[in-house]
Order: sequence, then C-alpha cells, then structure tokens
Amino acid sequence: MSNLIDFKALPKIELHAHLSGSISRQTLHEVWLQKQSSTTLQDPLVVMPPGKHDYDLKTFFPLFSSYIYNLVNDAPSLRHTTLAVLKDFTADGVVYLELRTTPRVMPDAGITAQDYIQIILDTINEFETSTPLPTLRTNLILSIDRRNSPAQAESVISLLRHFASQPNTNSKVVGLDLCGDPSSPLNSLIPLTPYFLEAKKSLPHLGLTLHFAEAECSGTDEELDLLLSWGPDRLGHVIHLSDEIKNKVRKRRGGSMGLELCLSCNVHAGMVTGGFEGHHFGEWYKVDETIIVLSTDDVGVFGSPLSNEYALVAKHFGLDRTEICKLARKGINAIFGGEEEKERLRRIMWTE
Ligand SMILES: CNc1ncnc2c1ncn2[C@@H]1O[C@H](COP(=O)(O)O)[C@@H](O)[C@H]1O
Repeated sequence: MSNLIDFKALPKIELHAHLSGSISRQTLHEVWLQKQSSTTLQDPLVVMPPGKHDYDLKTFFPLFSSYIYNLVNDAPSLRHTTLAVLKDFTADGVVYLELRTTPRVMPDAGITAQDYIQIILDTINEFETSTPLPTLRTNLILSIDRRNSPAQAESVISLLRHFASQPNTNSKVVGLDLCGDPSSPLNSLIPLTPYFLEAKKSLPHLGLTLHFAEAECSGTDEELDLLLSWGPDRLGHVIHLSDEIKNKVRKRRGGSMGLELCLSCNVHAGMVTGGFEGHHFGEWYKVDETIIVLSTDDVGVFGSPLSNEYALVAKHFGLDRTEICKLARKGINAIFGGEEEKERLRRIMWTE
C-alpha cells in the first residue's frame, strides 16, 4: 500500500528542526568556497563526509561549536544558509515549518543576537514574498541551550519580548525551546527554571517545547517532573521515560500533548536500540491522547528528509495511505502558529 504514496508530494508539517543542523553539507560547502581565501577551516565535505550520518551524542554537539558556528559567522552566510534550508524543506514537500535556533552573537561581524534573529526573519520574509510564491510558511522558535547561564537565558527571553511581546501581531516568533547536550546535568536546569516559568507567565500566547528524556541520564523522574512543571505544550524525542512519567504526559493538555519524534536522528545517533522497528513511535502511535509530529531534528547531519521519515513509518509500522495522511494532518493541532495558519493547512493537507 505505502508504495502508492508519493511521500515528497504529501504536504507535511515539520515542527522540530534546528536551523544550524538543517543546513546541508552542499550548502556548507558553498559557504566554504566563498570564504576559502580567508578561512583556515577545512572543507565541510571533508569534516562531514557525504553519507556519514552515524554521529552519536558525543560527536554530534561539537560539530556546531567547533565547526558550523565558525563557518556560518556573518550576515551573508547566515542569509545564504537560511534561504537554502527553506528551499530544501520546500523541495521536500513541507508546507509548514517551525524552525528553531539558539540566538547567537557573531563577534567578528559585529552581529548581536537580536541582529541574528532579525536576519533570519528577514530571510524568511524575503523567501515568502518571492515569486513564484512558495507553499511553505515558516515560523521561528527561539532556543535556550541547557548549558546556558541564567544571563543567557534572560537574554533569550528579552528577545522573545522584543519580537513577540503581544499576541495577534503576526509575529513569526511563536515559541521557546529547551535544547542542548542532554549529558549536561539536572543541576544546570535548576537555575534556568525561573526564566522558563516567567516566560510562560508573561508570554502566554507563545508555545513552549522541551527536549525531553533524550538520553538515559536526562530521563530521571526528578528531571522530567521538573520539566513538566514548566508547562510545556510539546515535547521532543521522549525516549527514556518511566511508566509514571508516560502517564503524566498522556494526561497533560487535556490529552493533546504534541510529541516531536525524530526517528532517523534517534537511530543513527544510537539514542534508541532495536532500529526503526523498535522505535518508540510504535508505542506512542497507539496513544490517542497525544499528537505525534514526525520531525527531522537535524537533516543536514542525519541526512533523512521529512518525506523519508514518513516512508520509514509506513515501512516499519505498516501504515497505509489513509493512516499516513491522518498522521500528517493530526500535526495541525500541535502547531504554534495561529488559527489562520491552521485553517490554511486544513485546506491544503491531504485527507486520503
Ligand atoms: C540530537 N538532538 C538534539 N538534542 C538537543 N539539542 C540539539 C539537538 N540537535 C540540535 N540541537 C541544538 O541545536 C543547536 C544547533 O542549532 P542552532 O544553532 O540552535 O540553530 C545545537 O548547538 C544544539 O544545542
């Protein structure tokens, strides 16, 4: 049955994509070619050989701090890579994207964290008003890294206030995320707690999504209870949960907690055992009280576009065409974009 589905043509929603991790190697290579005479960095095609996707959590995070952030370090490269990411998602049939990124300064280029976000928003705007009009609509989520200091968390919240202080202003900044290396201990989350609680209280129109139980060490009941106390609207990964926490997740938000599941990332990075068939998608798919949204996480690193994530669940969990369309459409109720966007998606997403 699934061989009758054109997974690329299927209109899809992507809710868990990190901007810097979504840049393809080819795009990074283009940036590198532009900078070749002024950089000591190696060619990205050497640093991240095409076809290599088996980065585990130890080798994955340094890709950003020691390479990608040093290459994409000025306005032209940020604009070029953001535009390429939007084009890549469009070519894969994504019709609604919530891109997330950790605001960062680019000191050598004199770019502040606010400039960083503004450049991304301008690029999205430029893309959406280009001719021919793309079907993709993109909103932005700002990330706080769990390794961030309270001062850094505070500055991300001020950016949220700057870009999205009022509801209904058509702002493209729609949410807040907690990301970062899950091996950083629970102790690092405690000082960040007041900032998340304050954001939830003072910016209630924004969505909150948290990386949740990504690794065994970040899956203790103590940590997950703390994260649930922040009032998340969606959770990312949800791998290492006790039965008690699973029950709490099901009961949250009146039984409509969004779960951003990233199969290829989890399998390639060795975050789950048992391959695709053993992925916890199979378990959560049977739970009606949650909304699963298949997502890519970092398609530039793990190499599996969203169309392939749908093909994988069709193949490994036996979903037929109607079930695939239903799964894709269910995500509409988990987006942080407003009612108007939900209406547009209800019109264009396939029912069967
Ligand atoms: C395995 N999955 C993941 N788990 C946790 N955090 C992740 C992640 N994938 C990416 N990031 C976070 O996103 C940043 C890169 O994108 P931005 O510069 O913000 O656009 C990484 O530095 C990391 O903190």
